[in-house]
Amino acid sequence: MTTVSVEQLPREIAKSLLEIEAVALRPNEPFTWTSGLKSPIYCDNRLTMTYPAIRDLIAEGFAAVIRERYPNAEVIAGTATAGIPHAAWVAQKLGLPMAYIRDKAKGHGKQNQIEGRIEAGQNVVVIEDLISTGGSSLKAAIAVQEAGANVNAVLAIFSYQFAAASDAFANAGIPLETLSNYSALIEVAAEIGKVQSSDIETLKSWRENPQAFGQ
Ligand SMILES: O=P(O)(O)OC[C@H]1O[C@H](OP(=O)(O)OP(=O)(O)O)[C@H](O)[C@@H]1O
Ligand SMILES: O=C(O)c1cc(=O)[nH]c(=O)[nH]1
Repeated sequence: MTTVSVEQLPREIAKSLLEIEAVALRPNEPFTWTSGLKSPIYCDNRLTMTYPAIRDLIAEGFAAVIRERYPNAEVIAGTATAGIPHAAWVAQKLGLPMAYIRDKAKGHGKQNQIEGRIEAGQNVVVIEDLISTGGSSLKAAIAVQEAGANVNAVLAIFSYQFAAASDAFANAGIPLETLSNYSALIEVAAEIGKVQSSDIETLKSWRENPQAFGQ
């Protein structure tokens, strides 16, 4: 088991993401995000699955937040697809039931959007890998509410810290917490020299006005 200091996690996880090259930069050939936004950066948290020590650090971080702030959680639900493995590891650590939430209901079989069992009235913590606009995880959380359950919080590994995402969660009345974030990533990247200083400047100015990127 990994011992975690929750205060240190933003930097520790950011460092891990940089070390395993989960963070890719392509200022000249922008990535298209799920929201349609174009971006010079892509953070592939799926790669954390490959590294037992890193995925355990993440799972311990989530478990610590849940034990401390959401001790009445009864189900851990992952967002499809990248949130699913992390939800499974956290649920295992906490000895809680696990479920996952598809981005939409299946078109065949039982036509479920939620797989696994979430009962009306249960307290659910939703686990996501990454928050950009927050659209995917908010949609998943609302699906859980529509099933009659309470969403205690959405927890994610990483956030780009866009005001639009925090506003959307605040408007929905759903707490959003993340283990690491863009500020920590940029800080650590500059310190350990993993990203060139010219790229750090690009990343800072992109973050000021992402909509204008590449135009
Ligand atoms: O905050 P948002 O703007 O919604 O963006 C973040 C979402 O985008 C990615 O998922 P993707 O759609 O690539 O699917 P995947 O999880 O199946 O890889 C990521 O895993 C988040 O779920
Ligand atoms: O918004 C997205 O689609 C997105 C951004 C990112 O950095 N990483 C990712 O997996 N998805």
